[in-house]
Amino acid sequence: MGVVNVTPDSFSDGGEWFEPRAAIEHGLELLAEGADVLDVGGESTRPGAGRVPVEDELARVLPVISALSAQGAVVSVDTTRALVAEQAVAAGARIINDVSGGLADPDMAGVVARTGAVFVVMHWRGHADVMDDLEQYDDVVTDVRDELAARVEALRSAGVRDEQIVLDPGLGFSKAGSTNWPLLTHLDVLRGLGFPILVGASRKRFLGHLLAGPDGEPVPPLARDGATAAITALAAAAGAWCVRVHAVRSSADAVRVAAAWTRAGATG
Ligand SMILES: Nc1nc2ncc(COP(=O)(O)O)nc2c(=O)[nH]1
Repeated sequence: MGVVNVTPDSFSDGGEWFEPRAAIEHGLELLAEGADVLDVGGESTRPGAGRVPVEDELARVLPVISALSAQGAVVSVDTTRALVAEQAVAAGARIINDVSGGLADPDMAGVVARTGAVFVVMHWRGHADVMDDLEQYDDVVTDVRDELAARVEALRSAGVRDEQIVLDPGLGFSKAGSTNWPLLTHLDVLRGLGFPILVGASRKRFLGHLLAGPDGEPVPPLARDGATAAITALAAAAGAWCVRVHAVRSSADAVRVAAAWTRAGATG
C-alpha cells in the first residue's frame, strides 16, 4: 500500500504532493514501483496535527481518488470522516482506511456496511492532539488485541461483514517508541482474531530513534526507508496481509525476499 498524502504537513512527506496533479503523478509512480493499493489521505494524522475542515479534505482527496481509480488503481481513502469515506467510495475508492477504526465518526460503520467497502480498522485511542497522552497499557499486545476485538463486535452489530475487515496495530498512535516493538513481534496474537493484518511502520518516529547516532538524535524520516523495508520483510514473513509504505520499491522487493525465504523454509 503506497502512501499518497495530499497534505501540506504529513510528518514524512508533507507538502511534496499537495497539488492534485502532483499527487496523481506520484500515485502512478508508486504503482510502477509495485504498489498494489494507493492510500490517499487529505488530513495529516501526525501527533499534534490540527483538524482539516471537511470541505478541504474532500477537495484534496476526491480529484486524486477519481483520477487514480480511473487509471485502474485499487485506491483506499485514509480518513476518519464518514462523509469523506462515502464520497471517496462514490469516486472509486474500494478501501476505507480509518485510523480511528470507526471511533471518530459514529456514522462510519453505517457507511462501511452500506458500501461494502473493505474497512481497515486501526487501533486508536484519540486524535492527534491527545494520542500521546493515552499510552498506558497493562500489556500492549493483549490490550490492543482486546480493543480491536471490541471494534470488530461494534462493526458487526452495525452490519459490517467479516470479509470487509482488516486490522492494524496502529504503530505510533498512542504508542511510545518501545511499545511498538511487541506489536510487531507478536503479530500472531492479532492474527489470532482471524482477520488480515495491515502494518504501517513506514518512516515512523520509533524507527528514527532505533537508528539514532551517538548524539541520540533520531534520524530524519527520509533516512528510515531501509529500516522500513526490513520491517516489511519481517512482517510479510510473519503473515501480514499488507504494509503501508512511502517508499514502495524497497518494500516490494522486501516482500519478494520474504516470500522466497518462506518458500525455501517450507521446502526444507
Ligand atoms: N492503516 C493505517 N493508516 C495510517 N495512516 C497514517 C499513518 C501515519 O501517517 P503518514 O501517512 O504520515 O505516515 N499511519 C497509518 C497506519 O499505521 N495505519
